[in-house]
Amino acid sequence: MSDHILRPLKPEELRAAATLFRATLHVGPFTDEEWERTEPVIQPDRVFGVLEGETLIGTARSTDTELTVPGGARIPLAAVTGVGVRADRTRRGLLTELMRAQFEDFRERGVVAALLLATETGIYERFGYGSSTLTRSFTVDARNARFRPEVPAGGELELLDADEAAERLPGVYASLPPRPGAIGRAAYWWRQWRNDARRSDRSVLTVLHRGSGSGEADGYAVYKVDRSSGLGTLTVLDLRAANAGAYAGLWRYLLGVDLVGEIALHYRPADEPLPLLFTDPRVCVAAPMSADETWLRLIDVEAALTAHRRGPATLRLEVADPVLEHNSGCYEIDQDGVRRVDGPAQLRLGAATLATLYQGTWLPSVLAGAGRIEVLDEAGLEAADRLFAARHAPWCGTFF
Ligand SMILES: CC(=O)SCCNC(=O)CCNC(=O)[C@H](O)C(C)(C)COP(=O)(O)OP(=O)(O)OC[C@H]1O[C@@H](n2cnc3c(N)ncnc32)[C@H](O)[C@@H]1OP(=O)(O)O
Repeated sequence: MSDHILRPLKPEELRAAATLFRATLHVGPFTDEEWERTEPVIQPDRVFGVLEGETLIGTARSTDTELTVPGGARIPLAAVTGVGVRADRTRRGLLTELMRAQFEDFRERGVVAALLLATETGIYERFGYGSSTLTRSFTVDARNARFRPEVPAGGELELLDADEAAERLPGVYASLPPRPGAIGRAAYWWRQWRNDARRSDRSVLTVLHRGSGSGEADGYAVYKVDRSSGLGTLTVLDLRAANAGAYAGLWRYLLGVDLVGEIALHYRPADEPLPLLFTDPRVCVAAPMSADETWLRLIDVEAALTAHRRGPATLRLEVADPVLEHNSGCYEIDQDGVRRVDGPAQLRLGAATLATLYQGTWLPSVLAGAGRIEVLDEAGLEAADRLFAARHAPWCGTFF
């Protein structure tokens, strides 16, 4: 390709990078007012650019955060976004260079994994990202939903506007019990949240739940209601609950909101327990599962496997990772830890497939059934199922 350089961008170049990214998504440039709001949501030292002379032709950025992995440990994570190459410079290897530069930077800084939401599913697997979590959408018939008698009553509720919510939700979110697939929401993310909530043409409301015993905030729902006439649709934008009381209390509130005929919720976990609250589970209609939510890249396979909950099983797993060669090799995994060994391997797989099974969305035996894992010893597949089976469907639920 023609002369170009790839380097971290300076603070004064961030607007050009964010503008280029928008253009690759067919969105026009920022007004000054929009940029004033957008600049604080970008972590300035995590933006790469490709320049031809003075002109930016490609970019990718990330935010430092954490990923909760099965077992509850949190690993250092780069949340990757803002990836774009100018339309007249695509398919010349610029994304490939940007991905490699990011990986090198992540590795140097001890980042264990990278995560992204893909615009198209065909882009990232070649770089070792694997589809890692799934989501589902639901619709609830608000007029006919009746709670089962054993569903908890819930605690106290408090309605917050966008500014109050932006102050209080970060603490509540951070205090929630660990859920595999969840990411930390950095200050940058909450600034974007406040921008979006304020800009929304419908008023975005937040209801906070407090446990009846402790009085501590233990859950919240963020929602908006669209109603032109008659009964409207309440859309749940975010809902998190630390326990069954908070979950039920929030749903009792949402189903009690006046002038609402239907409740819609999107990008929810595959094991959302909502239908289980109702005497007639058919009042809650689930849409088909999404093909993907997040894509995961294990930058340091040994550290990632070590952080993962390990059950009473022993497995020797051979990983092939041509993009990040330091990960290639055979790992012995058991309750005591993870070691590099010479073999013989029981299972063989690529880095993207390892990322796909890592959080537990798919069992190794299911991936093997699809030809994604080479089985050299059947006992290894049983051990892998025991090691990687998930208690909860992993779920991110955070748009970034
Ligand atoms: C996390 C996020 O930010 S998601 C947002 C991603 N950005 C967008 O969707 C914006 C619009 N698209 C773009 O800006 C660009 O087309 C990009 C960033 C997707 C790809 O950039 P390019 O510089 O063209 O990619 P590059 O030339 O390095 O391609 C590498 C390989 O990926 C393939 N590839 C690139 N884009 C796509 C795609 N959209 N679908 C399938 N394959 C693709 C190329 O064909 C190439 O394959 P090869 O190695 O077999 O030859």
